[in-house]
Amino acid sequence: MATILDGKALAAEIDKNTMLEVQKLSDRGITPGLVVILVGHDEASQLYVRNKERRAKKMGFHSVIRNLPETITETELIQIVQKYNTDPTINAILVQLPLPAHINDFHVTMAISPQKDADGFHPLNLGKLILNQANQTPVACTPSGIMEFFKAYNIPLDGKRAVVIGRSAIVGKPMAALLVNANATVTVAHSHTTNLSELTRKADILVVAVGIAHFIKADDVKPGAVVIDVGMDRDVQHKLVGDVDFKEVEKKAAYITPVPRGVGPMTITMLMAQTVSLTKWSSEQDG
Ligand SMILES: Nc1nc(=O)c2c([nH]1)NC[C@@H]1CN(c3ccc(C(=O)N[C@@H](CCC(=O)O)C(=O)O)cc3)C=[N+]21
Ligand SMILES: [Mg+2]
Repeated sequence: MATILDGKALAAEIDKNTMLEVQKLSDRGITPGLVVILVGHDEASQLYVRNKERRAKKMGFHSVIRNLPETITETELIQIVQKYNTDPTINAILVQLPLPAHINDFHVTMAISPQKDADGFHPLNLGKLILNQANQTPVACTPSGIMEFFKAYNIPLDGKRAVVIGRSAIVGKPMAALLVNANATVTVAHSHTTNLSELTRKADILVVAVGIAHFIKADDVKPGAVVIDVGMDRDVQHKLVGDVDFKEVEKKAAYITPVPRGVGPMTITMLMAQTVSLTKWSSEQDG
């Protein structure tokens, strides 16, 4: 039976440290400011945004939610982002992705000031990560939350074979960079990969971000592997499940993240921690 990587518990532990940092800033008269920009009315997105808002308020942040109509143009959205770039009460900007089809996600991501990039998706920040120069640089929250699991549970990465399934700018690419920077041997698999199970069966560390419920079965996993499930899928009963068949794979893996209460809570925790870091870094710049 695998050890379950408890995202909820680890998130609570890291949140405590973040709150201490918020207190230190508060003693200097500084309040971290986070704006979350949401375009349209996607139900799942609104739920995440509400969760983020609740956590931000609990942390003592200045928290702004900007709900924008589905019909907003790319130019208008970029103008709003630029307004927050120069707003001194805002330290971190998150634009909920994906955006509607008529808006180019990349154009909007590039409009966010790299110094206020809550997600670490700006090409300057992602580039620094790939070059292993990501000190005082925001990093994508889901992959950095996954790295916190490895740290907290003393899971070694050096010299290990890691397979990341998914090549998005949000999860797969930054995850691969973090693992390679930690001296793992990394393979990035995706929808065009042939003989996928042959690869996954050799993985000491398996990170799955495909968006298909129960895509990974026990047969696809090496005995004793570390299995990280980034999936947020709905099963036939509309219940939240992951990309990994948890019940089966739990019996074979050494470590596994559940869904819910695994990677999800860690993503929000890292967003909160990153907002505080961005606030600290900018206060150091200002002197
Ligand atoms: N710019 C941007 N940054 C993001 O970080 C981002 C985004 N866009 N778009 C959508 C995805 C999705 N995402 C989640 C974060 C937390 C949970 C989460 O807290 N999940 C809980 C509970 C979920 C539930 O019960 O519904 C759990 O897994 O236990 C889920 C999903 C962030 N995303
Ligand atoms: Mg789009």
